[in-house]
Amino acid sequence: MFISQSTARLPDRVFDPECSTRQVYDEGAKEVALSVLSGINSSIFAYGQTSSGKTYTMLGITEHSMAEIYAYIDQHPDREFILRFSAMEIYNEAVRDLLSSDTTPLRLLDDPEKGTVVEKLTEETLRDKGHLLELLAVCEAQRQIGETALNETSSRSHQILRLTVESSAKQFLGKGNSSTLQACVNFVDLAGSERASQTAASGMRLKEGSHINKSLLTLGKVIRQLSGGRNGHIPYRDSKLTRILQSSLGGNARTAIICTMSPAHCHV
Ligand SMILES: Nc1ncnc2c1ncn2[C@@H]1O[C@H](COP(=O)(O)OP(=O)(O)OP(=O)(O)O)[C@@H](O)[C@H]1O
Repeated sequence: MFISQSTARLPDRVFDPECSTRQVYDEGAKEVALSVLSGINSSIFAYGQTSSGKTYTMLGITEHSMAEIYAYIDQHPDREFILRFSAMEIYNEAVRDLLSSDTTPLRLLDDPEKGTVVEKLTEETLRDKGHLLELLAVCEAQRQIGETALNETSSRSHQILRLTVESSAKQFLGKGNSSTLQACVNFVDLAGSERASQTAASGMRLKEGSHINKSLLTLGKVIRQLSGGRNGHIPYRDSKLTRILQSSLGGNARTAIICTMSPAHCHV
């Protein structure tokens, strides 16, 4: 497993197959995930071939992050925290709400203050850790339904789990003070990377292949441009994935990319 942290400026790391997800989290994702508590947006991606462990790793990273966010909240009784959770899937450049049984594709709107907004996306205010686990189960069930209908969508779609954390100092609550911090962390399970290269290599014009390509290629371009510190046009608007994640990729946002690698001969 290989981790690249573009904006945190920590060294890249390679983890061998014996490493636990906890170790990957501690050394590669923790700082990025917990920056949400300081009001800094962040994204953690899992990228790699189908069955190389993206979903497994992201689930562990999400659970470790949530446990530490709740531990932080317990240690800071002087602040009031509100946690909101939403989940979406991007398949063939169509965005679907994973907390709703309605499969109608959602539209993206440009809000002058908030940037790109996913219209009508369900956002649940979390009561506690147990509530989050219930919502993760709902997402998984919604993904399974899509999978039955569309055959193997999990390896062909991008999943974004988004946690928004808002906090205010209790002593200033209701006094119009600007001590409120708000940011979100995105846990992103990308479509299988070989889907893009295989479809591109064989010159297939399948809608699905070209859409996965478009999102993954655009993400690659955006990250390369941002991490190279180059000025100029950043093509966020070229895919739904990068439009939705724009505010968590650019500016002072922090990013970690976890590349899961399969030892299978065909992937060498
Ligand atoms: N680090 C690990 N330790 C133990 N089992 C693992 C690990 N990583 C993955 N697995 C197991 O390997 C299988 C494939 O993993 P996973 O579903 O996470 O792959 P994926 O890359 O998300 O695949 P897809 O692209 O199809 O969604 C699963 O059964 C998972 O439980």
